[in-house]
Amino acid sequence: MKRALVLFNQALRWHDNLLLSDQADFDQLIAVVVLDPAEYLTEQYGIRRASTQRLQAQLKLLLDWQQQWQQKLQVMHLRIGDTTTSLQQLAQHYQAHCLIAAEPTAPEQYQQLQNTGLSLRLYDINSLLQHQLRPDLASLPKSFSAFRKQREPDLVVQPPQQVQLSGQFYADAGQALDSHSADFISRYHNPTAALLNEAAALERLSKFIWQQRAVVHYKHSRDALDGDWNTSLWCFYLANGSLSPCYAWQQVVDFEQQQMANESTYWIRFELLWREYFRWQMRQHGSAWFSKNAFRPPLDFSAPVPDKRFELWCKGQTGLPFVDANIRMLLHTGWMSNRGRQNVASYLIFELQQDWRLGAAFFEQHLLDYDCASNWCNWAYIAGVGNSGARQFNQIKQALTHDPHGEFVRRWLPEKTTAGALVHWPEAKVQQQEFWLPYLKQLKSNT
Ligand SMILES: Cc1cc2nc3c(=O)[nH]c(=O)nc-3n(C[C@H](O)[C@H](O)[C@H](O)COP(=O)(O)OP(=O)(O)OC[C@H]3O[C@@H](n4cnc5c(N)ncnc54)[C@H](O)[C@@H]3O)c2cc1C
Repeated sequence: MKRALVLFNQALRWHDNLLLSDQADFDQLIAVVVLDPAEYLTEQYGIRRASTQRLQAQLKLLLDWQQQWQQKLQVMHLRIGDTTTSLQQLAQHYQAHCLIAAEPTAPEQYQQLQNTGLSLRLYDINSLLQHQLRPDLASLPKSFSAFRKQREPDLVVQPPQQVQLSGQFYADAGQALDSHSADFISRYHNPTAALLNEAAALERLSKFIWQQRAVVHYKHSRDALDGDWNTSLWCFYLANGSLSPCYAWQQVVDFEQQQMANESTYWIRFELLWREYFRWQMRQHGSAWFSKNAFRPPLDFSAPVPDKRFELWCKGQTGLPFVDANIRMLLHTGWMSNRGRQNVASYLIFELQQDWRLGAAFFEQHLLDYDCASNWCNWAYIAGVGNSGARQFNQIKQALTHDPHGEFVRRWLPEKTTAGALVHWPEAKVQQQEFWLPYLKQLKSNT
């Protein structure tokens, strides 16, 4: 009997998922998902890798996925433990020699699969550029613009695959949950945690494109700091693999063909290309991204040393209201807008003079849409340590542009009661930057 394990991590969906398909060279397939506590409960640079909120959301998602399999009278093994060991144990139990999985971008996850010693069959189901569109890593353009210009002219994204659940899936039901996993679940399962599953993903996608037609104004609303329909919020589902990027892309193209195409419908695909660019950048340079200057030699993996200013930034207590409000929103909701992320990152790196990797680790902890490539490469991009020059933002100018009446700041910092834009005025403890001065003047004259 020839058996293979099929790992569904970051492949928690029934649409466009090649992992569900028949594998001609195997008799039986064993479905499994693993939650590795080391990816959540350990620390990097003294910062826990995941907040309880993120851990609980992931656990809830995996339990929901397991339940969906049960409803189809199928067994999905859920293992809580070291990824490599859990897969090795299961492979030994079923005498399986092959592991089928979604191709990861995070070097750590790739290593975990390799360390199993099983023969790997990886499907890149979470990239737009799959199969024949797969770029050659050695000749990958350095900048996003060059990458986009090279890819866009012939970019016909692979249409989503209609895959039937293979009849080869099998498992001995008694093996579905071990006692260690059961203990962990009873400790961390929170029924009120966010459920970021495929049903929620497809509903959000459909509403954003078809019902609300928010895709039509996306280019003009995407810089908003919050709001229900200003951005897609597909990030959660793309990050955990409950939404296929090819499917999302295709839905936008369908809308363009059936209803209307404008700069906004183009722009959301443009942003999906940013995600794509970072995925391939991460694969090209691997763990070198975690060095102080990213992959620029000499590599330096020594841990960054934070000071008090980092601690205050993490709590949303820097004294700069625009930064603090964005951080408080992240702590509360597990999400921050792209504009907010750019500003708080720039402030931490350039004004507070902290190592960019501390900020990346803090975002990893809190973002419910945490994605290794999108997070670490965006941080490096702002710090100017990857392929790019530094990108410093003027927080007061940005506050005036994106929160002109101070409503966002007052929403997240209820202790700030100053009316209008003057709420953006930095507290006395904040060192005022030369390049803020014209905008501070503007703040005063607005009142
Ligand atoms: C410092 C920093 C850290 C970030 N960390 C993450 C992260 O961990 N996970 C993550 O998914 N995104 C990350 N981003 C990118 C971006 O901020 C989020 O994808 C976006 O805010 C998510 O909201 P949305 O889905 O409504 O985005 P939308 O504006 O609706 O965009 C649609 C999709 O395009 C992709 N996208 C948009 N902007 C970017 C970008 N700059 N880089 C890569 N992909 C993009 C995302 O998949 C997003 O879901 C980060 C950006 C910065 C500046």
